[in-house]
Amino acid sequence: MISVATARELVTDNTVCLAPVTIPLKDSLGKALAGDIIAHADVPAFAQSAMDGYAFSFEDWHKESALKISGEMAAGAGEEKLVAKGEAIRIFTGAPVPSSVNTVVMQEKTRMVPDGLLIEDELLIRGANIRPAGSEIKKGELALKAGNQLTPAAIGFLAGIGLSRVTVYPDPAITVIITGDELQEPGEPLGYGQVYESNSYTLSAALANVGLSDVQVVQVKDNAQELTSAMERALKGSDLVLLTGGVSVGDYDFVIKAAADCKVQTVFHKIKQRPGKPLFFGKKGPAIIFGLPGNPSSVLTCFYMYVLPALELLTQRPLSLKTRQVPLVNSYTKQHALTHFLKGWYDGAGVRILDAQESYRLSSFAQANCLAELGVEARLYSEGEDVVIHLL
Ligand SMILES: Nc1nc2c(c(=O)[nH]1)N[C@H]1C(S)=C(S)[C@@H](COP(=O)(O)OP(=O)(O)OC[C@H]3O[C@@H](n4cnc5c(N)ncnc54)[C@H](O)[C@@H]3O)O[C@H]1N2
Ligand code: MOO
Repeated sequence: MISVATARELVTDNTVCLAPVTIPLKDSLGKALAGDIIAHADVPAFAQSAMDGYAFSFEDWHKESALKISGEMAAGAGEEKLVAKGEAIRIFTGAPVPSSVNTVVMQEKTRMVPDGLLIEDELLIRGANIRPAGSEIKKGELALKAGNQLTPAAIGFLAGIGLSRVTVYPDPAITVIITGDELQEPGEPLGYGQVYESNSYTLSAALANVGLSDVQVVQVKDNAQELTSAMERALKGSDLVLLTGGVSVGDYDFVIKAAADCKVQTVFHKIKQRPGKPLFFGKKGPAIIFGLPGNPSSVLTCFYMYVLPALELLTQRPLSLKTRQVPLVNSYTKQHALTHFLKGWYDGAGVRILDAQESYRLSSFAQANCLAELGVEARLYSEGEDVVIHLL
């Protein structure tokens, strides 16, 4: 069995980013840019009025004398107007500022008199209320760096500099294979020995939570042949395959055998941890595959601790849980020489280890806001002692 640290390293060393794709900008939310974006033109493309008001040449303005209004420029005006000496032009926000003027005054700071426009703005300076051409970004400048995640602001910014398509790391195609003869759909009556199938719900929700929806869920019986064909199909059509159950040593646990039959290269099987001790990780060609131990709490813990970091590498998005070192609010006796990931409640000061830590239960996970990581050593972890928590 390997340590948690080694397992983390092996996931990192064996996962590479997906091949970039060029997609419509409007479909790019949340994705990471696969290359630098360079502005191909000045933005704004012309000197632009920032206010509704009047444009004039600052040098021609004499405080006591009125300026004659000679025309108007609205946003979208397709033609430049010449403004003569001693004249002002009516102008609106977003309109191009003719090159014969250099200052805009807000209309609230002006007054109409019989011979024209009086400007009453003591603080007005040359160039006021004009957005110079290229003041957002100049042609040839770096707009966004490779790796930048496309937020609503980033998408708006790129549209504003004229882009309609971007090259990004795509969403991975994911197949979830649920194994187990005992599983029944929620909502249906339970027969003897049956349990409700919950792992596909947990995983679909955990994936949706990080914006991933290209997910196929397949359910197979505890049957070696059926599992092998499902795995083979999944490996062909997916970047990431997640299995739940069947990864331990029972007579009906076929994941390891199916992986071997599919010529999956085993990277590791079994980690010194609880929950999720029998976790399997392998790869075949560009696809990676996790065999998540079937217990519901093992599934979700392994998802957070190993699958999310793998997804981070595949997509180049910051998906891994954030960690923090905080003191324990209650003491905890750890009896096994395994790293423990314990459901906890972090109140901003310390972490309380919750009850119901068994891997078949999700009740405490459903209320937890973090997983506390307790080192491999079996001992009493005392109140006040610092531990690492992973924030959910
Ligand atoms: N002799 C040993 N037995 C077990 C060991 C061991 O080291 N030696 N390890 C135990 C540990 S730890 C774990 S974790 C489990 C992992 O077993 P599997 O991955 O083979 O999972 P299953 O046996 O198929 O299922 C375990 C448990 O989870 C329930 N389950 C499975 N799938 C679902 C689902 N989709 N939704 C809800 N519940 C599910 C299943 O009914 C079982 O109760 O092995 C231990 N055994
Ligand atoms: O390693 Mo298991 O997930 O504790 O029941």
